[in-house]
Amino acid sequence: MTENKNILEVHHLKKSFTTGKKSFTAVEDISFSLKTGEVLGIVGESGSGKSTVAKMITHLTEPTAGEIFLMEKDITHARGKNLREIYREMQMIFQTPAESFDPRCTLGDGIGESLRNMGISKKETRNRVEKLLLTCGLTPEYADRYPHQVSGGECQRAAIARALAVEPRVLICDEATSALDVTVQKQIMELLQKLKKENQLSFLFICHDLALVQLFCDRVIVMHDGHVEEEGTPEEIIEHPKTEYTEQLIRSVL
Ligand SMILES: Nc1ncnc2c1ncn2[C@@H]1O[C@H](COP(=O)(O)OP(=O)(O)OP(=O)(O)O)[C@@H](O)[C@H]1O
Repeated sequence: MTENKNILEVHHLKKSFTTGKKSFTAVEDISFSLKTGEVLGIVGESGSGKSTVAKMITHLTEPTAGEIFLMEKDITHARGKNLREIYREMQMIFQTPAESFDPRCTLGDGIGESLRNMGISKKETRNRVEKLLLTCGLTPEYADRYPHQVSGGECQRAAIARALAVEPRVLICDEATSALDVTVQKQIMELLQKLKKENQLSFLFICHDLALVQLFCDRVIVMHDGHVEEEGTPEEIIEHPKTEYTEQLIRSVL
């Protein structure tokens, strides 16, 4: 695949939620593309619809309208076997890493789950789990620990190892470092940067921290009330915001 090809595209995504008799549109009309090897940031104030976009792309919530293309294939309504194939190409890292693991299973079981499901032997799965742990800065003995026996930062490293197990092309990070303290946040960002370089991964990076966005992202989308307010490089967005909303957003966090 060439560098500049779009690996992920969303066209006119919309999501309305109905609670009781009321309907609320969280995402009005979002279109963007993610290129191979690119880090695309999504910023915006709380409630602007960032997580809802991530959940639609990863099929955790169904879009009300619009289309999602992964490697030029329309995956909007993928189900069953097709969905499992999509999860081999695209993985998600959440804000609270413990959510990625079953509290009754070891981290090793969680990291190796998709490998076992792919028919890989127990022994080979264990080997790969240990390698993934090392890649993510944890020793192999972490495979035998339960989620409650590790720190938040260690659990997030294990969650990254779990996401990497299937060798995905796209990682969707939804506030993946927000719950961690600054030092651990820095370590996780360094890990993500290393993985990006070594594995040609593409990232959708949802984050409210503009300093991290500036450091890590090639391009940024600013979301406001369910639509794209503006799009540009981190420098363009931070140094020369085009709209008053973006200007205020930057002023409020810098
Ligand atoms: N399942 C749901 N049912 C009803 N409303 C929802 C649901 N999920 C999200 N919303 C609403 O949709 C809007 C967008 O939520 P979303 O989580 O996408 O925002 P966000 O930009 O990710 O916010 P934050 O930065 O605080 O995580 C919010 O007003 C939220 O209350």
